[in-house]
Amino acid sequence: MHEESAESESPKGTTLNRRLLLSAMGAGGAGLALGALGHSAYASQKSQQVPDDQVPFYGEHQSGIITEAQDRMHTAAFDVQAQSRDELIELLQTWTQAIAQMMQGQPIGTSGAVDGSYDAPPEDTGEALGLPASRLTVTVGFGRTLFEKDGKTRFGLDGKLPEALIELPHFRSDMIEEARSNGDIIVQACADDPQVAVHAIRNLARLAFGKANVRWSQIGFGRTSKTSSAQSTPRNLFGFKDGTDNIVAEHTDDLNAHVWVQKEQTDQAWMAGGSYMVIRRIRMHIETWDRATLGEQENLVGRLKGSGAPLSGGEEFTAPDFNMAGSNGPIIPVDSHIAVVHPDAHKGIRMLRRGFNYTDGSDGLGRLDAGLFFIAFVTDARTHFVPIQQAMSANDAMTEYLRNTSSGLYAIVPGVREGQYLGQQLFES
Ligand SMILES: C=CC1=C(C)c2cc3[nH]c(cc4nc(cc5[nH]c(cc1n2)c(C)c5CCC(=O)O)C(CCC(=O)O)=C4C)c(C)c3C=C
Ligand SMILES: [Fe+2]
Repeated sequence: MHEESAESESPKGTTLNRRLLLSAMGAGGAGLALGALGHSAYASQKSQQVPDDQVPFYGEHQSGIITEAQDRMHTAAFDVQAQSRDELIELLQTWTQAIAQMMQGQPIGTSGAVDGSYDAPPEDTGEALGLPASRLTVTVGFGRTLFEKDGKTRFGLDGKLPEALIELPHFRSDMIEEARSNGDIIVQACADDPQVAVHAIRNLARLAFGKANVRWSQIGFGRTSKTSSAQSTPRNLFGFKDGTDNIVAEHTDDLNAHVWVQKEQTDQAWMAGGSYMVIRRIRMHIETWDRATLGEQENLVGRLKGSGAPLSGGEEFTAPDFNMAGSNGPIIPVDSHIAVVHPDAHKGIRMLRRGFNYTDGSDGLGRLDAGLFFIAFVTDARTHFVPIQQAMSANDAMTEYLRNTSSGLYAIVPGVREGQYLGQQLFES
């Protein structure tokens, strides 16, 4: 809860005095390392039950991956201007502190938005005052360019670049805009309230002033996946259910096989417990799509538009039968989206999709700039994304209605324990 008073009610009913908590964090506020920032206050908070509107920050994995997909997203990629390793670490420590506060529904810093000096800019920008934590999650990862740029290693990270953190190749039909692709650091904020997600990115960008700049950012307004069996399947802007056959939080074996990087699987021990995040901003030519008949649309996807059931029959969660004959070849066309990307066509490879619908105004020709901000978390994009995207670009009839406009791959660092900062495993390995 963002409180306008200094008192906030803990879930167990004990009153946390925010002024005491903030003063325990020291005069340097959010800019200091966590070690100096009142661990005991956070330790006691963590041992309390987390309210329904909060997602725990600390853990083996970062939040925002298997967290039940929220409906609102603001993602930003940053390029680091800081020259020294210490400055970069300080930024990550500052961010860690601020993220932990915001995920608890607290304003950032020691004096928040309204409790500081009348003669200084407030530490927190204030637009989330009075709003609940709204299940905010903030997920942080590193792009390849954090490790090396223009042929030079950066921040003393020689030998730390994971083999799997490749530059994604060009795919047929890509029209990638470099200015909204890649970046040194990715920060994804998801929440139930758009203002809470935007507040998180804005305040992290502000804390980064002088050390890192926003390279690009994207707002998403509606989830296009489900990440728990309890969630309903949402719809994408083609009007189809999206996320039916996704990996969900309850699928522990699939998560270990396809999402979480395993110790024995990586050349970089610091990535164990992390994941790789693929981002593709995919513009959808919705005006053209809207002129396709229902039958054409269903043949392009391979599923019924209403129920989401495969064209081979059954209901939404019935497994598709790609061998069932139709009047003219298989009833699920071989060039339909699900026939091309299904795990059966890719040695059983799966991914955890966690994308969002977006609209960014119109393009001046009367067409909406709208689409899918595709996000997938995988153990290795070389095996879990590139071949599937290649197959899609080459064989998927739906791609005629799509244009890939941005692309990025990021190493999502493992989760942190209290007292640690995001990315510490990398800098201390
Ligand atoms: C390279 C990976 C994928 C991209 C890029 C992608 C883009 C994309 N997808 C849809 C719509 C749907 N996708 C669906 C399923 C689905 N998509 C992928 C992969 C990519 N999609 C996978 C692996 C799957 C699961 C396939 C399966 O196991 O059957 C569906 C069906 C419903 C579902 O299972 O989620 C739809 C609809 C769009 C519109 C799009 C680009 C804009
Ligand atoms: Fe898809």
